[in-house]
Amino acid sequence: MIPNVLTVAGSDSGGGAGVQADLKTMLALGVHGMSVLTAVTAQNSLGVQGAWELPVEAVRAQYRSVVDDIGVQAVKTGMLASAELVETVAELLAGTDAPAVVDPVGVSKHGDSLLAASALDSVRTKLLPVATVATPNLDEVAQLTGVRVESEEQLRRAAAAVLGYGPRWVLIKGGHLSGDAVDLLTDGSEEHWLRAPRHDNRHTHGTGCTLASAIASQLAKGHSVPEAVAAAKEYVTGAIAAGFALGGGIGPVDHGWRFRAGS
Ligand SMILES: Nc1ncnc2c1ncn2[C@@H]1O[C@H](COP(=O)(O)OP(=O)(O)OP(=O)(O)O)[C@@H](O)[C@H]1O
Ligand SMILES: Cc1ncc(CO)c(N)n1
Repeated sequence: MIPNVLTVAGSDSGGGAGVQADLKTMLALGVHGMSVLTAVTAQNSLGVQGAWELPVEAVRAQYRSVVDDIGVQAVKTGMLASAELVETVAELLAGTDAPAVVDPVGVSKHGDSLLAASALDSVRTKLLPVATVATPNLDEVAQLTGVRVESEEQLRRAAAAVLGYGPRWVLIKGGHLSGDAVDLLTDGSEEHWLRAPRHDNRHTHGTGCTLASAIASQLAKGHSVPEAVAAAKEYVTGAIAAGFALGGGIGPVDHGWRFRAGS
């Protein structure tokens, strides 16, 4: 049986991030990808030119259509845009018996906001508590907890602050530091450091969405959280190494790098 994985996220018209990145990652990792669209963005390699949220009823209806008939073995969330949508999705996740990977998307790589400032409190108090794994980057950690990370040693303090909101596990992504790309996965008792060489490639659009979807795909296949995150890190590292130019700005990671490498 092919496991079913659901992404609840926004559309990136450029195809490098958002729902498009999620579905490509799911195909590459051998699961059946499904989507609940929360917002539509007009977006390309240069930035986000426009964003439109979907009505709460449209999000709720898509979710029910997928979960009630088809069923899901894991869910991943990305851009949720508003407090109302964050709270709706948190409530839907709480009623679903499947692991949830929450990527608390705040701003795009170009600095365009994908989440209203008024939604931060709902992310802290409603969404993080229902996450099996939360995957904030360092800007999102600062926004959500006030903790600023400038070195690897400070990742522990960031992880503790995020765990304080109730996710079972947190993966703090240190991708924005210099040196190796180091992430810290912890549930408060176990610690797993994930280290990969930094690829000097500016075409990194979609890294966060890709990593979170890869984790959800591996969880759906029955792996433990540490195993799922380790496999997902390997997949995203390869995708970053193979990131390619597209348009006039930051190109996407290559979701198909393993097919192209023939492995
Ligand atoms: N240049 C790089 N080389 C190798 N790994 C990287 C590089 N940049 C980021 N990573 C890794 O990619 C993963 C995603 O981290 P990142 O911090 O880029 O997420 P993000 O900021 O949420 O992404 P996005 O901009 O798509 O929202 C992490 O495992 C991080 O360590
Ligand atoms: C729709 C969408 N979701 C997430 C990201 C992550 O940066 C993005 N750029 N666009």
